[in-house]
Amino acid sequence: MRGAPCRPDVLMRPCLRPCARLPRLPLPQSSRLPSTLLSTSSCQRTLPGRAGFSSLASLESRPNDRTSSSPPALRPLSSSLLLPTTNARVLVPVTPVPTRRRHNSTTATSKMPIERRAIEVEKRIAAIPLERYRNFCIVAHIDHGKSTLSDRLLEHTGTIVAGDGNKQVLDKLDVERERGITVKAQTCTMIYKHKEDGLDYLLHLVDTPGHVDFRAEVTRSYSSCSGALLLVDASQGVQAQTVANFYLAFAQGLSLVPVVNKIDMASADVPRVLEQLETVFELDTSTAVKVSAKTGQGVGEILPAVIKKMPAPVGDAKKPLRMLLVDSWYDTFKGVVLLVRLFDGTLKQGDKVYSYATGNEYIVGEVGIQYPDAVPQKVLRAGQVGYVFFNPGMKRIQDAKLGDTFTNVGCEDIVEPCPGFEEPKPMVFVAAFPTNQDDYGRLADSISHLVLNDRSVTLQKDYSEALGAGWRLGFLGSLHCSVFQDRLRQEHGASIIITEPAVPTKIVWSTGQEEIVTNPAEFPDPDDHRIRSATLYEPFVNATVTLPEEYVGRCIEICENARGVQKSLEFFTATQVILKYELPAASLVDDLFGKLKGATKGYATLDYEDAGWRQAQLVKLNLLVNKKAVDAVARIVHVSQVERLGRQWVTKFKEHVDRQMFEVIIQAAAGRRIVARETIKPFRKDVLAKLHASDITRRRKLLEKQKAGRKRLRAVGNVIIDQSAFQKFLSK
Ligand SMILES: Nc1nc2c(ncn2[C@@H]2O[C@H](COP(=O)(O)OP(=O)(O)OP(=O)(O)O)[C@@H](O)[C@H]2O)c(=O)[nH]1
Repeated sequence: MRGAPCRPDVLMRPCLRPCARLPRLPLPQSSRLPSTLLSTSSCQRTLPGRAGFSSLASLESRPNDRTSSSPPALRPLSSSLLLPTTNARVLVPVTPVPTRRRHNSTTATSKMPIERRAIEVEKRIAAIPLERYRNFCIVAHIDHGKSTLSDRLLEHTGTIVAGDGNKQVLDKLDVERERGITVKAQTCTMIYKHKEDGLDYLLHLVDTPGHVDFRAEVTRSYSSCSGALLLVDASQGVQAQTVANFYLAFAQGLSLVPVVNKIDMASADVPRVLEQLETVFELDTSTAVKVSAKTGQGVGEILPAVIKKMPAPVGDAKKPLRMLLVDSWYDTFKGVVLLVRLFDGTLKQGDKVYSYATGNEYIVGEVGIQYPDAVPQKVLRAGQVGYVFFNPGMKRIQDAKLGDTFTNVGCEDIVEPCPGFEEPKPMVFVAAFPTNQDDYGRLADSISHLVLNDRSVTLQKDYSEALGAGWRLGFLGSLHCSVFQDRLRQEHGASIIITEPAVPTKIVWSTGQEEIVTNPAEFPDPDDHRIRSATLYEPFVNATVTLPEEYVGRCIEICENARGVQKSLEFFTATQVILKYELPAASLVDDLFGKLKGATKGYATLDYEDAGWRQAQLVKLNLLVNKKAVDAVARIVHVSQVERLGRQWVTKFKEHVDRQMFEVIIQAAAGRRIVARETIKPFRKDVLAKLHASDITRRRKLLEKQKAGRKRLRAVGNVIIDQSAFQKFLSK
């Protein structure tokens, strides 16, 4: 593994930790990557997320109890792609509304006063030398049990009280609990007394999200880790995201401990999974840990393996501060709270620190650890992961730049800043509008707060004639977009209309100049003579589908229909196939994954990485109401989709538009060509006829009612359309 390719494009921190790890893992000398998964070109190319981004599609929601061996029920997913994000900006200054982070009442010493708890923990931590620190994360395919295992590890170390109440303790957001998925990586400090030597070890555990849309959270987590537990479900075996996560961790030089989970299940097949780990990753599985995160069986063997196989972090507490900003969130009273990893030096209240990204100086107000809730400490030392907030607090979210390095004031010229993180690149773009335009200001504040906690979202102002003032938001995938919407609703009580997700288009003008269009409204009209000589490109992905052999035929058909080009078909076990396709990214937002799941009884898993731009015959599809385009609905689509989508649009829109006093014509137009049409017949009866001329009070009441109602209405092509019609039309 020594010399395995580093991934500076994913997480640029080569100087912090040697890339040579996993010494016990026998890997082929030639490729240094498992031959079963080498792509046609080079191993560097095979690494997932080649351009700092890789993606998967997976479960959008799942039932709370997911113990059954049958494949989970599914919803489609997602996509991703590379785009410049320089023009993204946050629109409004922050007003103090906290992001809602759940506080657990199950912590082991929660009945103890916080000060006593802090002192006790502090005393134990102070006695632990850096050689006895271990920072690690759990990575796995979605639903393989990362959060459940985290619960057991927290219990095992006495960080929380063992009991039935511990259900995904580190999934702190409401949306995570509701959907049963991890969205944010969460760090927790644990103190573990090793049975072998009777000594205390300081462990920092990061529970990472499994879904591809939150891959940026995973890659960021690696910056504070030197190892990872590669968790595999004993009944499902290696899945697409296991593969992707393995390569990400491998590329970061993390020491891997294979863990086979769910061994309590009747359908568990441990030998098969071990064989897969050996053949697919060429991992030495003789030391793999077999556990049931549900029952706790075997969990006691994990931490000794972590201590044995993973190296302690490298750092020097005596050197000046060198601190990396890993995550941040907003607290009403404290301002912006930063999650940091100290590489060198120490940090305590009253210290003056300097930010390399902004040049700002701050005075430390409080430092502490997540244990799993915030526990204040007097000092944080090199190797630790903890939180810090300043006094006076950091108020502007723009000042907390993830990947930023902080040092002591006066040391900025002698300390080498950490290389930081690559900006996540949005792939899916939507327009968002308040359901009620009066809420614009409040919603802008709420969005700013969420963006602080989720830096993968990009934000620009937008305006639609049909829906009013709003924003154009960029996400890493459809699930990411849908989770953001849920968080807005749950944490800020906001209600918004979101347009259909769409991928960007690249236009290369005849002059050679390139332009990337994320807003279809900005795509040139067919009358624009320049577009006729321009070349259009759409984003493509390299997709990897794993599936049981019996469904191969049907899946190939689906991929071909999605304009996919097959790259390879390999058996990675006797019955499991890895199918590789080059696919338009648009097919992913068009529910390709849902179709694959449907065709395989839910067994297919999909992983993909950006494959760059491909020339394509694209056209702008408009929805016209009485000859006037509804700007919020326009999309850039491949010519082969025009008829199907156009028909779908007009039929669906007709269902939601009320009848008017005159005829309403709904059309779908590709450029100048009308591809579908529906007509709504006018009303025939005169509603005014029922009003009694002398009844002034009734007339006034009616007028007031009409006035209030009009607020919700928008005029397009002389047709009055209720806002809820757009909402219904845009919802799937
Ligand atoms: N039978 C059994 N079920 C388990 C075990 N570990 C986890 N589960 C169940 O598997 C489901 C998924 O567990 P999670 O811990 O949420 O999985 P995850 O990997 O954190 O999921 P994401 O973070 O969304 O990727 C839950 O219903 C758990 O109860 C186990 O050892 N045995």
